[in-house]
Amino acid sequence: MCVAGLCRSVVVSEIISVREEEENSSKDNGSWRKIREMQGRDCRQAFTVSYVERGRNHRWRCAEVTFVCSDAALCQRWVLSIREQPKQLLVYINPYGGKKQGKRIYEQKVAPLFTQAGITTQVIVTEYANHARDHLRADAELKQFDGVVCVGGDGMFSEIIHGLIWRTQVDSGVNPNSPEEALQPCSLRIGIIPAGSTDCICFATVGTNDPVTSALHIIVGDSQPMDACSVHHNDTFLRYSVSLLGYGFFGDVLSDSERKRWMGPARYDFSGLKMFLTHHYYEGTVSYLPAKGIMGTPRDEARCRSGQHSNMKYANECGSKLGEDEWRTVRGKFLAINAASMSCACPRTPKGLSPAAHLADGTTDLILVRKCSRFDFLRHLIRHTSKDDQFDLAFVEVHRVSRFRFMPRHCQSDSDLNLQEFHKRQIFGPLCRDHPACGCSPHYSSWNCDGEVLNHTAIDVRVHCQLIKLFARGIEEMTVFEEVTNPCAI
Ligand SMILES: Nc1ncnc2c1ncn2[C@@H]1O[C@H](COP(=O)(O)OP(=O)(O)OP(=O)(O)O)[C@@H](O)[C@H]1O
Repeated sequence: MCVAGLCRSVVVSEIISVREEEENSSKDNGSWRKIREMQGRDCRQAFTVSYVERGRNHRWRCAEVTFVCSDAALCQRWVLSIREQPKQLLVYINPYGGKKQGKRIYEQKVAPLFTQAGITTQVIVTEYANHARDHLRADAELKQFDGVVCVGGDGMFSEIIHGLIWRTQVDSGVNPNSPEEALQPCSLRIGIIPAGSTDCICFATVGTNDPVTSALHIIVGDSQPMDACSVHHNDTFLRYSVSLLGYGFFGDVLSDSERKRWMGPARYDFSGLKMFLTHHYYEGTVSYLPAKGIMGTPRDEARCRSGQHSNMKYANECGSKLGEDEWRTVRGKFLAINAASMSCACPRTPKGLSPAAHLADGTTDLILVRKCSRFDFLRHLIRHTSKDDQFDLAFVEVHRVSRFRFMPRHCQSDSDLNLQEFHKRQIFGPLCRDHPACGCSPHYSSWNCDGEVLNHTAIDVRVHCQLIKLFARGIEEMTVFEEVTNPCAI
């Protein structure tokens, strides 16, 4: 197609909206008239396309181009086919996330783009914690919508996936409390407009925390599948996790920082330093099922990138029967037990906890940090911010797994303790229950599950391959930008 004699091109899948140009259109800035004058013909048709233009650091913005077409019927066909993207979205806004800017960000930066793209919305501003989760679980008329939008941070996103995954299971007759059930994938895509103090999921799937870029990914209808882990204690469902499950160091940092919310974001640094100095280790047994048939390992150089490994499904994934004899067991004293289902990269740790973890390959990277000196643990932590391999240390092991279980040492014979009860009892005297005579204090950590504290320590974690989908496309390589900004035919 030609614009004023020049050949221009736009990638169809990156078109935001289209409008027909009329001779007397108020929106016409004169360019169309100029085109017509240049062509010297009246029988031509034109339409203006808004499309995605790439900026620095994975940011997207809107740009416009007007196409001229000598054949009126062809022009109409283009306009109609581009408009074949009707979308109805259900939007949840957390007005208290981050700097309490969620509503403003949505109204000023996102809603005008949705209107321009012809998207209709039902907007719910949440009134209390778990409002969005409960609405999705029970009340939302999901059939009306093409997707759900989350305006908030990682906590709000977690609410959305809990509502959507649960509802999908109940609607399809799957028992979410059974750890043995293969879960039904959610058909609705989720868009994240970052408006929290932690927006790691958005960063890991889009490459930037920018509301306009996220809105454009929603409008062009991108789709990025993503794994989710179910976390059970015996036959009781606890939570779903899509990023980090951490026992020991990261569990302790979270539970300590929760008690210091008044400190604001500085609480993470404070609690991190405190827990590093405290240097608690925890005894227990980790058992895991190594992932089979996958490409790549947690130690390779491959990164999860748009259209490459991010969508790898491994050969014998979730649906197939899991062989009990293939479980491996590791007993010991650990400073940290982490499971990263994605790289967990964020602006603070651009490499992430497991740099080569993939978003949608049906696996999680299980990282075991054994008891070591403070100096060695510091070396391991510092390597997360340098080029050195954080797993290349004698006290660290990493396994790509499809399922794992953890049992803390002091409750291997019973049905595990409830941490809330444990912490209450601790106030009156921290006695080791299994060895009352030894007088030692059985240290229990708690699990950090995507930023929420779990109340149970003995857990069974199962990865569900591509259980959810996001309006995203993973992080694009820089070479992809260059290719895409070069013209290619519409
Ligand atoms: N209307 C509301 N009132 C109070 N809490 C809410 C409301 N809506 C959502 N929440 C809760 O607020 C929590 C934090 O929200 P969100 O993730 O959007 O922001 P954040 O600032 O990144 O969070 P965090 O404080 O965890 O860093 C979520 O766990 C969510 O359940």
